[in-house]
Amino acid sequence: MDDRWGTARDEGVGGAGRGVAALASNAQWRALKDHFALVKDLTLRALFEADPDRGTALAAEGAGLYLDYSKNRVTRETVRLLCDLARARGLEAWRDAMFQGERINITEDRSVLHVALRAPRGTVIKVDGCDVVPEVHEVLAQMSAFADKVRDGRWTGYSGKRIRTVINIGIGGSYLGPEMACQALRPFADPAIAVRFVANVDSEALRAATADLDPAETLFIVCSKTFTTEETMTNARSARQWCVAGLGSDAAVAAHFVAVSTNAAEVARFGIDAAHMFVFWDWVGGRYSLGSAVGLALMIAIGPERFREMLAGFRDMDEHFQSAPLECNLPVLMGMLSVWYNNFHGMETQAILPYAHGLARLPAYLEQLQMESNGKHVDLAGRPVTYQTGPIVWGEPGVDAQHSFYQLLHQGTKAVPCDLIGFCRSSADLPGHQDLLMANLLAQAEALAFGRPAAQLAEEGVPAAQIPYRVCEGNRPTTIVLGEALTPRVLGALIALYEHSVFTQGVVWGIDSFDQWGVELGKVLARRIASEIRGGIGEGAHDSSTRALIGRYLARRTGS
Ligand SMILES: O=P(O)(O)OC[C@H]1O[C@H](O)[C@H](O)[C@@H](O)[C@@H]1O
Repeated sequence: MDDRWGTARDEGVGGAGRGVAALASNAQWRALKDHFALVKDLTLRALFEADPDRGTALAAEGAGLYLDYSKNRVTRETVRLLCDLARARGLEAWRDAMFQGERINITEDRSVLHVALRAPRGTVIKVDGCDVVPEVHEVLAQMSAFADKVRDGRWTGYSGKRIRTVINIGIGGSYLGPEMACQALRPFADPAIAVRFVANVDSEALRAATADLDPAETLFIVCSKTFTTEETMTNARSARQWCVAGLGSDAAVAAHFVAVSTNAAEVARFGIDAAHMFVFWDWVGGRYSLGSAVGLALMIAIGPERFREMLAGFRDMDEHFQSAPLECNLPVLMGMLSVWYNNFHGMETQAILPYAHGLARLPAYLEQLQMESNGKHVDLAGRPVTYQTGPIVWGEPGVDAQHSFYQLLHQGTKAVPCDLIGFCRSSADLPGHQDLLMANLLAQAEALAFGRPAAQLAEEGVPAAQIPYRVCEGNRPTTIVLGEALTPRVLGALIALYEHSVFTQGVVWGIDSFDQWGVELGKVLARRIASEIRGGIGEGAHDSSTRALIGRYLARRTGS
């Protein structure tokens, strides 16, 4: 570990072509700066006029997804230069190192192998000389057997009743992926089993999830990589009390609780039998863990076969990422467009706008994936970065969002690059709905790009006095991701698209996209304050604001 830090500081982080030389001194970076000065004022309207084919030329296809990036403020030359930068930063070498199981998570000294979760049997991926792929398939088989039992009623609760509701207790990466995917793939789910999620430690979350349930028919999955996350363990203990109180015996726990974790010792301490534990490994980051046992709730909902289809979709994109030339490589293009807006245009945020009800939670999922991965302030060598890293990611599903915040997208003073995600077919097409949904996606992209200039408004007979208020300047960049339908396979490909886009950006910025030290401080302080709330604040502890707030809370918390 110490060696790695030393190496990182002195000469860049291991391996040919994988240095972390300062970005500012990179020739390709400087070439992009010069290029930016030439193209920054070109509007999308002008770009389309100058290059009438760009609508199909600036597009790429892979793993069942079509990416139209023509409505971005780039020329063909920009794309070439961005790919040159990716190459110069060693993207291909870093990518290969990840797929080969090298310890590219430098600060935690770990391999980064979510890609092994979807590797076909027979692939060899070694960590410390040991092939991890057979173990991945063992756990998948264990999950499949268990999911089948729950689905067909062979797994019964303590009193012999079949399970009607599965509650996943977990937070962050142990929740956002399965929750998002369960909603996305609801049309494929068994309607006889409901899957719910409890993440927040606010008791209302657990109360609401269990209020209408019979413990005899409820199965809890306690899902936590570390099995020490305070919120999850607090919810798990309360769920256990609810179960034991409802079923009248501690012995009920065995039939109603299973665990997903990397920490067998803590799982045993909680009282869950090793036979009811589904493992994953420290080389799977929480936010990259949907394809691991963390996806158990999803597998119970949609069945093992569809879960494997989703993994196949992930794999489709992994293969595309590994083999397609950078200039037509979807995650690379997407990642480099982010770099372009973030670092050259100075656009600080990025919106995710899925035009699919099933993807309502995709923005939340991608907020963690992107911001926890790339919200970093030092590079791999520990030097403070002198450039922006991860953008602020946010969003909501379209069409809903059109009626809330799109006003700012169209006429606000901030330009926000938007990803619009849509599908050619819907799983539940009431007459006309899908056409209207897609018409909106296409119309928004057009409106954002080309706006409504004053001359057009005048031609349309809008009174002169009103024209300034009505003008939409356009020139707002959008990237469109189009899939055939929201199937398990397409969902897998879509998630992997973003995973590898995040990776691409992290490589360019020379940061560790796989640690999350920043989350620690808040956790430590929360633990301390929780113990002070129980036992009193020590003399001189905290700043005056925190002290006053704790005092006010203590005085009022009982409601008397
Ligand atoms: O799965 P767990 O160990 O309970 O961790 C749950 C979450 O905890 C932290 O907040 C981390 O920042 C997340 O990356 C992680 O996904």
